[in-house]
Amino acid sequence: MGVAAVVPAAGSGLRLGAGKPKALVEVAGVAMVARAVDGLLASGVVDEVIVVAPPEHVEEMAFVTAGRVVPGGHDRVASVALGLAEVGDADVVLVHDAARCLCPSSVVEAVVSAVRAGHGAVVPAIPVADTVRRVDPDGHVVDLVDRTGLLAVQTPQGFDADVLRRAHAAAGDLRATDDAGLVEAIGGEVVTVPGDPRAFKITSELDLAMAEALVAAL
Ligand SMILES: Nc1ccn([C@@H]2O[C@H](COP(=O)(O)OP(=O)(O)OP(=O)(O)O)[C@@H](O)[C@H]2O)c(=O)n1
Ligand SMILES: C[C@](O)(CO)[C@H](O)COP(=O)(O)O
Repeated sequence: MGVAAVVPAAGSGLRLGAGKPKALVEVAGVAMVARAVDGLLASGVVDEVIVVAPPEHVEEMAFVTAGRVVPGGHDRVASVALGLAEVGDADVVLVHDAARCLCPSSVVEAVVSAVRAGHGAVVPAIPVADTVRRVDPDGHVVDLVDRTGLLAVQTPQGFDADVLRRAHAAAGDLRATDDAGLVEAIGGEVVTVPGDPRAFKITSELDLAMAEALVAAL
């Protein structure tokens, strides 16, 4: 019983282009993966953290984080599955991107509370701020997407452990962009709780600069 968190950190960070795995890139002197793990533990509602690292960087990640570190796979779904296989008897499992390393505790707590309230799959989400248009491959506008009811989904995503295991077992070749997508694919219900802008995903150099500024401002 308890809450386990799987932290996928095995990506290469091509878009950031730092010359090393993104999760090892420092934000104000602390590696993203360490910030992500510390944030989960600081919430007080997470008992165990399993970090999924690029296979050739397992030792380095184990050196910088408080979590147990295991080797990852060729994409995010594979990495989460490898982390999930290491989860013991926790009845709630969170999956949290190392790249969302400034996520506040309030979001972690809200996700765990919603799973504990009986929801099998819970995602934090925030309103979409921009107007959204669908375009064709040439960039010509096809239509205006009605923004009503559109939310941008973040992590940590929280799951009843059995639901997440069933979703991953059924995934096969399905490459959903998040774990809730795998739950939807098996017909599971996914609910949202309010996310937080600070849980943004560090993808580009500008995101990294914004993360540094945010840490300095806090
Ligand atoms: N094989 C992979 C690919 C991604 N991830 C993780 O999934 C999260 C979200 O992925 P993303 O932000 O896209 O990271 P990268 O794949 O590293 O970035 P890029 O696409 O720019 O290479 C990250 O914490 C990343 O480390 C993972 O664990 N295993
Ligand atoms: C899981 C995720 O962060 C939720 O928004 C997102 O889907 C990851 O996408 P990426 O393309 O693998 O970065």
